[in-house]
Amino acid sequence: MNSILVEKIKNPNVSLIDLEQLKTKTIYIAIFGVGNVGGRLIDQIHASYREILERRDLDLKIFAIANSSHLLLDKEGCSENWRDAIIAQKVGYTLQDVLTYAQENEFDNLIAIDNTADVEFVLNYEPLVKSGFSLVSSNKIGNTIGLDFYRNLRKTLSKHKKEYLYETNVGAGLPLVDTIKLLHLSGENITRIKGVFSGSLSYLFNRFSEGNKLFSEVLQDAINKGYTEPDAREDLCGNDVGRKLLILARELELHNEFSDIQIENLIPKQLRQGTKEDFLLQLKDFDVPFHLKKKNQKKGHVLRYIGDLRGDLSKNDGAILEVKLVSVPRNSMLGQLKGSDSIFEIYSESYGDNPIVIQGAGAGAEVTARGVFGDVLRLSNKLN
Ligand SMILES: NC(=O)C1=CN([C@@H]2O[C@H](COP(=O)(O)OP(=O)(O)OC[C@H]3O[C@@H](n4cnc5c(N)ncnc54)[C@H](OP(=O)(O)O)[C@@H]3O)[C@@H](O)[C@H]2O)C=CC1
Ligand SMILES: N[C@@H](CC=O)C(=O)O
Repeated sequence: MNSILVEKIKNPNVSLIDLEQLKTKTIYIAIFGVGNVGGRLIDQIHASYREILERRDLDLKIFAIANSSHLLLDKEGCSENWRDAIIAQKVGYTLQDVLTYAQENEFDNLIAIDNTADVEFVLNYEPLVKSGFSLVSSNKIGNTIGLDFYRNLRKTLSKHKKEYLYETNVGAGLPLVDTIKLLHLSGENITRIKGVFSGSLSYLFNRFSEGNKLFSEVLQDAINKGYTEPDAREDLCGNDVGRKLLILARELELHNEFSDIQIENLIPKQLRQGTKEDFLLQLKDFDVPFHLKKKNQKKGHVLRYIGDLRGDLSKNDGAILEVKLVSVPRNSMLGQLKGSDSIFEIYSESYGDNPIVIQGAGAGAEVTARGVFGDVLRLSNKLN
């Protein structure tokens, strides 16, 4: 119960109630990962803080900010100076430090946000939920490791009456996951989802197909713009698009594992091993093979890297998941894509041959952070 109310019940004659404060709901947020997306998210929350407080009576307090080595805690909410403040913290922390801090300060309305790309970090989801946190994630790993993890997490969420939102897992800030979820829940039979799922590879092939720039130059540009995964090989080997396909398949309650996806890996064999740093020094190895792929197309065609979920989607194990490079007419829907736009064509029984099309920026820190922020607000509205 609100502490002011408790005080009022104990001392009914004392006028303690601040009506403004009673109206306000405080949300306690812990943000893990402060790179491109996480950093922008914190800035966006700070920029909108006052307006959200005044117009929606929500007090968004970021009480914890963490990267892989430093943790910043502040029960009043970390300030706009957080970038300097976090590096001034001692190196090394554990998740328990965050859980203990939240517990000792009796925070409720807790949200933990995973803006890492870390495989290990998702192991924190269960302990977070058991300690009262709802989850928001731009990290796709939690939804794309084994089905056992996927199902157990949902059981734990349901047992503890917590939620997990991850709209940015597919299509960055585009309203894709929620649309698919609602169509499916309402009984609409989705028969195929196809398109350019990767914002970074969209940017890469849109620019490479049109201009005279070398593949390696455009790739470096996409990396510099923050469109790629922290390790760009995750995009180029097809894993990132594969994960997005799998996330959508699982929204349709299909029982697929990552190993079911047929993926065309775009990375030349000699660049597949070694460190990320080695890889970044050898981007020129992409130039000849991709020059040939571009040159050997039919006239008026362009390259696009697509994801395709099709088959008998009414059966748990009936789906075909495919990720591949294709050459399409420049004047087709896929061929006309610009910038870092993704495009998703959603085919279903009611919509027949005219799919629902969702298109827009599919990568970038600004739009992704905005999508994560949207999930935070959605959750905040549901919390007490
Ligand atoms: N960029 C985009 O357009 C989109 C990105 N996403 C997803 O957003 C996520 C973040 O991407 P992006 O911001 O570009 O990545 P960055 O590499 O810029 O940032 C990653 C952050 O995660 C931190 N981190 C890594 N491991 C841990 C850990 N175990 N605990 C706490 N923090 C950790 C890193 O800290 P440190 O610096 O100490 O290593 C860094 O602050 C990814 O999962 C990506 O797939 C989703 C949609 C679009
Ligand atoms: N690397 C991803 C970023 C968002 O998920 C992409 O290129 O789409």
